[in-house]
Amino acid sequence: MCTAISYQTKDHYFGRNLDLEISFGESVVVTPRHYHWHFREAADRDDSYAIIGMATVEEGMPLYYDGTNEKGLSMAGLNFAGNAHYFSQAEAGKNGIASFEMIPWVLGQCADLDEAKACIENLTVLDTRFNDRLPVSTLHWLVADPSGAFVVESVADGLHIYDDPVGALTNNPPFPTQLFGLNNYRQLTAGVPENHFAKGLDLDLYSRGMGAIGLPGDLSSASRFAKVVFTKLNSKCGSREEESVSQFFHILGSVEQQRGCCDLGNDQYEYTIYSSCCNTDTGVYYYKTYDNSRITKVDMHREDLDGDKWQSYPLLMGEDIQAQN
Ligand SMILES: C[C@H](CCC(=O)NCCS(=O)(=O)O)[C@H]1CC[C@H]2[C@@H]3CC[C@@H]4C[C@H](O)CC[C@]4(C)[C@H]3C[C@H](O)[C@]12C
Repeated sequence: MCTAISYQTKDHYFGRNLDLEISFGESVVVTPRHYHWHFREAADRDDSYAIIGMATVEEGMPLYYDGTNEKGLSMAGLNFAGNAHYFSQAEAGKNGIASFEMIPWVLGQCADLDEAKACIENLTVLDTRFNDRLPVSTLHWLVADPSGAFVVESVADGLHIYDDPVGALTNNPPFPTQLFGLNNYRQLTAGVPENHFAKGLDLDLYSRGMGAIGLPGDLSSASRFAKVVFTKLNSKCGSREEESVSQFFHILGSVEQQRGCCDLGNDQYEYTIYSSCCNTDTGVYYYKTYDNSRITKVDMHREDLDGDKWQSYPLLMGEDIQAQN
């Protein structure tokens, strides 16, 4: 499972938890403007917006899990098992885009949410495999910029784009059902809950934090959705960069998966492999890994964005503990 969010303080931030039992060898990859993007069915491009994000490089091509372009548009792919449906052929007049091409196709040519919406309305997601080794991932996508967010779901009856007023996405069920689920929690408050239990029964406020009793804490995707939305929308944060990045990771931390709590059998456990937070205004990509709680950053503008070769930074994985005496 995964969780992605979009968050605004002085700047705009976008990132996600990648929760899985194994890693696909991901690294932080900066792809400059003149990298030759080869698309299977759609036209290749040598002139695109530069992209920074987390990707696996396969046969020389970055396959992005999440990314942000130099204009501040961001996109993340999250698992959508059992619901995602891709097609063998593009609809008449539309571009056929494989699921692994979605992020570069959109981020490479769109500067903001409106352009991204128009671009995505004009494509069909194809079920093309990247190669014989990699499965077709069943994904849905969160797309965001400072003005808002939307969700893209390709299902059996075609492509759907849903405005996302809460700026968050997890996995199943489909997005409209996730959003509807929030109705169940309308009584929750970050403040002091009132006693409505029954007339004449005096119930005690014996602890702080009782306003959110009933907010789910389990790791299912519907529960993580409610938890992260509550956390994000009640979150208070100063405007400094360090505070914003720290707060962003704390919001993602509300739905992180500790190894052992989601048992997949055969000694496999789903856990939060990495958490990312990209300042989409400055193009700085911050990340933490499960075993390295120190925040590491990669700045896209420290690379030659007019080049044609991607640059990859292997994740720093070891715990880095500061000795104080
Ligand atoms: C698994 C991840 C979603 C995390 C998640 O939700 N995990 C819970 C599983 S579960 O829901 O609990 O069962 C997703 C998110 C992005 C994906 C990559 C996208 C590029 C590329 C596409 C190719 O076609 C296949 C290989 C490829 C490297 C993909 C591998 C994998 O699919 C990635 C990492």
